This record gives sequence, structure tokens and C-alpha cells, in this order.
Amino acid sequence: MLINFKPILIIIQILIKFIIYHKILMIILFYIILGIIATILAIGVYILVIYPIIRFSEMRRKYGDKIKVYFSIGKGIFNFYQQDLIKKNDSLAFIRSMHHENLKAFAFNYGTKVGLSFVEPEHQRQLFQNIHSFSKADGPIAITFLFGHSIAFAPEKEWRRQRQFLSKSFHFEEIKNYLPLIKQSCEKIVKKLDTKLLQNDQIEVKVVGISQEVTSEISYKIFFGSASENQMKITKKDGTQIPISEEIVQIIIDSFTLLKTDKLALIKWILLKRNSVNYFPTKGEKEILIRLQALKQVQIDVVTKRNEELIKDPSQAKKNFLDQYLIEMIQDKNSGITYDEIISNFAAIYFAGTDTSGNMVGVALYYLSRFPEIQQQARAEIIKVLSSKKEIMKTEFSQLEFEDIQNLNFIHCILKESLRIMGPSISSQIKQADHNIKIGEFDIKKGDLVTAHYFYNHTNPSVFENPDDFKPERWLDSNNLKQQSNFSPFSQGPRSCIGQHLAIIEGKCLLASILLQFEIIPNTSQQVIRELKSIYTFQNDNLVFFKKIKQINQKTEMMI
Ligand code: HEM
Repeated sequence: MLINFKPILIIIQILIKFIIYHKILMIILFYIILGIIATILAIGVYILVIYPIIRFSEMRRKYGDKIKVYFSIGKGIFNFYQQDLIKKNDSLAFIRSMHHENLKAFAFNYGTKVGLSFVEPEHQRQLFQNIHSFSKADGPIAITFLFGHSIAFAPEKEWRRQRQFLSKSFHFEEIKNYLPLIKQSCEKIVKKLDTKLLQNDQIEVKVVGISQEVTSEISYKIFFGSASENQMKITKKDGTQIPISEEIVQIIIDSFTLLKTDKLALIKWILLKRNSVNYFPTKGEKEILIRLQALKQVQIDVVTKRNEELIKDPSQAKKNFLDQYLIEMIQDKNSGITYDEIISNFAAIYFAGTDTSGNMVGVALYYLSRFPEIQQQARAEIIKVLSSKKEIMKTEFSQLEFEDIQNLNFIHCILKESLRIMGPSISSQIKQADHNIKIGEFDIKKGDLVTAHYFYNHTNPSVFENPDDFKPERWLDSNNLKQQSNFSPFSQGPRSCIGQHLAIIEGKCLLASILLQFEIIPNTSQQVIRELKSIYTFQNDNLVFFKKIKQINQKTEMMI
């Protein structure tokens, strides 16, 4: 039998050609992929390493010892903060010990950008005066969603209108109207602590925790007032309910965590920033979006209901931010105010005002426990202010009036010293230059980052003698201009903190209410760790004990 091998040979030939051809294709494909990876790596190395190094060596040549460079791939100066936290229990230890006369700015990198953090007050002033040449960098989704329409993120024209409107409510004289609710919140926490002290001689207290409990309630109430007597609640997946303020904080934390754990979300965010969730949203992004929508809906319902009530009877309007917004909307159809703006400003004011003010009081409580003589002097001041009243119950906190608060001068010095030694905001928010600009002798290129470093100045020994010592009395001399010009815990210029008077009044009231009732004793068993998180604060804040002061009159005699 004759077998025809030809077709078989042809098939084998075709197969071999196919394999060879595809192998070549595979090889070509392999080199293309390799090329792409190498290009991406090269671009990555260039923008993350070579570009910052070139820019820093240029800066060194130009500015010499006027700058100090903090370079670390990706996270820049933030890596230095992290290292000092681990090594020295204080994220800012290296800043405390690096002052020198000529230094004008830190040069730092962050991601693919380089930037300057100014320390010289004159440069900081120029920066704040030109603040609208710089725009705020995008944060994770929750930041844009929650604060996007607020005063904190609005573009210049929009910001001007919002700032003008909100300034009325934050005016010193206007804050008078909020005093009853500020006092109410202070009395509530004192009562809570008092109850705990019925069973114990002394109790361990979280200095920042209890202060933030009070400032959180105040921020909520000044905004929503009686529109929602009890805090609005969000129902979680497991059926439990939490206040909206807690959910705001939690979503922000979760959306930062998402960028660390979800690589696709991170890459999309780097490339597309605020638009990243609009393309191929990941499971994590979808979950956060659903929570953000739910949070918004709860607030929209309350705002809509209140708006309907006020349309029917505007005379019902109370002194709170929500009613002020709605009345303006009702009376001026061209006001430009929207529900989105109202809700966004609640989130911004809540977020900007709660942790910061609570931390200021927490730091004060910690230092008052360490320095009993300062504590006594502060207590004596309150008792003296209250004693000038005619009422029989003269040393009751409830007697404190707005005018008395202005007379609590030493307590004001304590708060200023707390903001100096460990203020919650160590620098202004990092911003990006919209065009080339000069700040003093420094050339800023379009796209560069800028910030003002307050903490460097607050701990500068040539301005504040023995800067690591807690000395409220340094603030008694209001003519010390060098101190004043180097002190900016609330920032400066047109975009400085709108809530600064409110923060000081909250702080004075809370300290007064606590000092009248409790002796503050240090908890020496707890290690003090100062960490830079979203604010500069204590890592573990159970740093004091409270002990009830038994006899107020006895105390008066003892103190004055
Ligand atoms: C001790 C307490 C506080 C500190 C240290 C503090 C600090 C600051 C700083 C440094 C800025 C400027 C941020 C930037 O660089 O852009 C700022 C802005 C702001 N703060 Fe405060 N703050 C405090 C309390 C408050 C309170 C109680 C509120 C409101 C209830 C508030 C609301 C705001 C708002 C809305 C802005 C943005 C202003 C604008 O962009 O025009 N802050 N704060």
C-alpha cells in the first residue's frame, strides 16, 4: 500500500511556519511589553527621582543655605515625619532642632512634584496675599464629594461670595448668640465626668477625646440648630445607626485607606484625580460612593423640610447657620446658594472646627496637669472673674457671660501657648502654583507646590525663648511684635481660619468649666507620643486624671 505523505508534510510545514511565525510574534510582543515596562519605569524614575534631584540641585545652587532639602522618593518630607515618630516619639522632633538664622524655606518633594515650605514671615505674608495664584490639590473621592462645594474648595470668585456670607455668622459679636449652646455642651461633659467621679476618687481622662466630644457637638449645633434636635443618623450595613458627623470622619478615613489598599483605585486617582471614580469604579470606590450618597440624602431631607417651614413662616428662623442660609435663599433668589453648598459647608465647618479646637484644649489640659501652679493661676482667674458678679452662686460656670469671657486673659494665654507648642495645623494646606510666580527671591514654577510652615516659627528659639517650655506668661506682653509676626496657628491673610474667634471662645468656656470642678493630675504612667496625622496630636491621649474639687469657697480662699 502506497501512503501519500505529501498532505501530511504540508500540514507539518504549515504547523512549523505557524509556530515560527507566532514565536516571532511572541518575541515581538515580548519586546514591546518589555519596552513599555522599561519606558514606564524610566518615566517613573525620571519623575520620582531624577526630576526632583535636578530641581533640588538647581535650588541649592541658587539659594544656598537659605533652603534645606527633604527628599525621599514619593512621600518626601512625610517620610521624615514618620521616621521621627518611630525613633523619637515625635513626628516633628527634627523640626524642633533644626533652626538656623539663614533658613528661609524647606524644599520637599511629594509624589511627582517638588515644592517649597516657607518659614520666613515676610515670604509667608506674600504667599497668603497671592493665595489665588495657587490652587488646592485634589484629595481622595470623599474629600471632593464632601467639601467640593464648600468655602474650603471653592474657586476664587465663588469663595469670595461664600466667605462674605459666612463671615457674618462667624463675626465676634454674632458668636455671642452661640454662647448658651457652647455652655450647654461644656456643662454636659462636666456632668458626665461628675457622674463617673461618684464611684471613684479620680478618673483617667482622654484629654483630646473629651475636648473633641464637646467641640463636635458645638460644630453640629451651631450649624443645624433645632432643625434636627438629635443628630441626624446614618444606618450602617449591619443595621446600627451612627451620627452623620461620625460617618463624615469615617468616610474620609476609609477613602484614604482605599488608596493604600486598592491599587487600581490608586492608579486611576493618580491619573484622573477627582474624575477617577467616573471610570471603571472598583468595588471599594462603589461602596464609598453609596455611603456618600446616603449621607447626602439624610441632610438634603432635613434641609428641604426646614426650607419648607421657613418659606411658610420666615419669622421662625433661628440663629444657626442652616436658617441663615435658607433665609438668604428665600429672600434673594439670586443669592447663588444651593443645597449642595449648604451641605458641603456643614462638612467643611464640622471637619475644620472639631478636631482642631478639641486638640487645642486637649493640649492645654495636658500641660495644666504638668504645671499645677499654672493650673491654679488659671482657676484663680475664673473664680476672680465670676466673683465680680452680684449673684449669690457666684462661682457657678452657668453665670459666665460673654463679657466675662473677654476678661479671661490668662486662659487666653494658655490657649495661645498650646497652639504654639503643639498647634493642630503645622503648616498651611499644600497648594499648587497655577503659573510661574516669585515669592521674595524664590522662583516658583507652574505646577510646583507651596506651603507655609507655622511650626518651624512657633518653635524658633530666636523668637520664643526656650521654645520647648510651656510658658503662657510669654503672651502677656502684647507688644512683642516678633512673637506676633511669627505666630500663625490660624494661618494669615484672606483665607485664614474663619472660625478662630469661635475656637478661642469654645476653648475658654471648656477650660473654665473643667477648672471650676476638677483638679487635673498628670498620668505619668502613659508615654507621651506626638504624632502628625491629619492634625498634630497625641497618639494616646489618656494623659491626665480628674479629681473632684470639693468646696468651691474653700477653693476661692485657697486660690485668691
Ligand atoms: C484651634 C482651632 C483651629 C485651628 C488651629 C484652625 C486652623 C485653620 C487653618 C490653619 C486654616 C487655613 C488652612 C489653609 O491653609 O488653607 C483654617 C481654615 C478654616 N477653618 Fe479653621 N482652625 C480652627 C478652628 C476652626 C473652627 C472652630 C471652625 C469653624 C467652626 C473653622 C473653620 C475653618 C474654615 C471654614 C476654614 C477655611 C477658610 C477659607 O478657606 O476661607 N476652623 N483653619
